[in-house]
Amino acid sequence: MQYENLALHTDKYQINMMYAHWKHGTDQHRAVFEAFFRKLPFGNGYAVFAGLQRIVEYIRGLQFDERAIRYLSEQEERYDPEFLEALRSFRFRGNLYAMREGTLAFPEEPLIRAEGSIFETQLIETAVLNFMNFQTLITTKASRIKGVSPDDVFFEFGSRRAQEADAAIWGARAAYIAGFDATSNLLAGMMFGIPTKGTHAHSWVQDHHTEEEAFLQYAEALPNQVTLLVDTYNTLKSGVPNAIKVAKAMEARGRRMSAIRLDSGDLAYQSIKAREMLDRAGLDYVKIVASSDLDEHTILNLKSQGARIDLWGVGTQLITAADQPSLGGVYKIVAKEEDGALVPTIKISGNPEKITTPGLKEVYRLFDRETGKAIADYIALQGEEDVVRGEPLKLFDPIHPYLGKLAERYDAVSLLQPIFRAGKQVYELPTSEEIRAYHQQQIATLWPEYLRKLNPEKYRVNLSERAWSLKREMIEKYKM
Ligand SMILES: Nc1ncnc2c1ncn2[C@@H]1O[C@H](COP(=O)(O)OP(=O)(O)OP(=O)(O)O)[C@@H](O)[C@H]1O
Ligand SMILES: O=P(O)(O)OC[C@H]1O[C@H](OP(=O)(O)OP(=O)(O)O)[C@H](O)[C@@H]1O
Ligand SMILES: O=C(O)c1cccnc1
Repeated sequence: MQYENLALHTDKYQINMMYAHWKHGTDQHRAVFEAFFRKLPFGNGYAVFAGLQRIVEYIRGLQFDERAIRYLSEQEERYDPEFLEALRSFRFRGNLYAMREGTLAFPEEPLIRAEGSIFETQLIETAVLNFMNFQTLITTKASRIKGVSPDDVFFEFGSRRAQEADAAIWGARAAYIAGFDATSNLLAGMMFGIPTKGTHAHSWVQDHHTEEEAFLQYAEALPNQVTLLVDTYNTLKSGVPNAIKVAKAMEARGRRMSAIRLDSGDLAYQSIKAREMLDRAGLDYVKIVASSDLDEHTILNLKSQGARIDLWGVGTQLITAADQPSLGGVYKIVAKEEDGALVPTIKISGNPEKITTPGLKEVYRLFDRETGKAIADYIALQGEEDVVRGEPLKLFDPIHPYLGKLAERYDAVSLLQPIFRAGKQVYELPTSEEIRAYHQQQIATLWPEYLRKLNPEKYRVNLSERAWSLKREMIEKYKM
């Protein structure tokens, strides 16, 4: 069953709340929501915001078609037909602000802000979080993996093990924007302009009388891109010697073999031995690819063992974010309309981490003027001018006030970009290549202590004094 319209890609409770608002005539009241996450995934020092392209495409196409309307009319809620008529003419006419994809993001700061009628801002919650949570998670994982060895080449090989097709395709894009060099998924390659790479499977070797014959036939058919999988029978006794024979035969015809691929066993030992064998045969240009359930830990470990691997094929662990399957991003209302004006709103919780931060906020990244490195992220209420003017700022952590710091010679960059204004797209989506380059620049703005894989330093995200005062006053007001 092929059906592309995503209007019903929402939780039923959104439609129920929209309906109740419509019944009470409050559906056009204004509201502001922010999307953020509370905890960094994988123990990493930063996350990488992604998902915006899909969100933009979703919002642009957001329209209830006949089939969706008919389906809604059959629900046990028995929605009033006039409500369904209102849905028929529904279009997103609000404002949307978001970080650029590839931006480094930290807990508790808004990555997206949606402003508009409660009707439209409520509807988009599910899809926005769905796209943001998955893509940010995989992009973060990929950035973390690439960060282990930024000069090596990384291929994304995860499609076959991904949680279905969308995850494979958008996951391949996530890997690329985070710094991977290519994907094996051709559809992702075509859709997003990502370079594609492919070697061959064990089946190719098994499907021939001998390994040597398999290698020769492959090299003959695809002479420009020969990477031979050498572990089907015995890597060092048969796979590598056969690959060397074929490489020599190719040389005789003026061709060069690209690489061999190791896919099982002790990858450190085998890559060291294979490198020696290749070099001894005068094949120092033949590279070594490794795959086999790799992640940042195994890659780091292999490097520390002196593995001679140049290219890494990473699948399952990346595409499924195996060690943490969800980002846990949330979408919370921060302001609502009361008597014609927008007023801040708060959610109180017994768990202090779950108390929301009220009011419309901007996020600024403060960069040290001398070093160009990021000092902190500063969350201010909309309209606060001191940060925009570059005035000295008292950075303080309300939970640990003794960790105060004065920011003086900084440049403040506002991280939330206008994407839609009054329903009109005002942001031109960058190419995958541009996002990838931008992400590398972002990485260069963090000191190494935030980038390390194990126990990274916590990056400072602070509220302005006004944002903090508003929060404190509202907590007081609702205190039982
Ligand atoms: N030298 C090494 N140090 C640490 N981890 C390694 C080393 N060599 C391989 N590994 C990792 O160990 C795991 C080996 O997995 P496993 O034993 O299940 O399969 P395999 O050797 O690849 O064989 P097969 O795929 O045929 O089952 C993989 O995650 C691989 O990346
Ligand atoms: O291990 P991952 O990180 O998920 O990387 C992708 C894996 O997919 C392939 O194996 P598979 O056994 O599916 O096919 P094959 O017959 O080509 O080895 C490939 O050989 C890798 O081992
Ligand atoms: O091209 C490859 O080597 C490849 C592609 C997908 C999965 N595993 C390996």
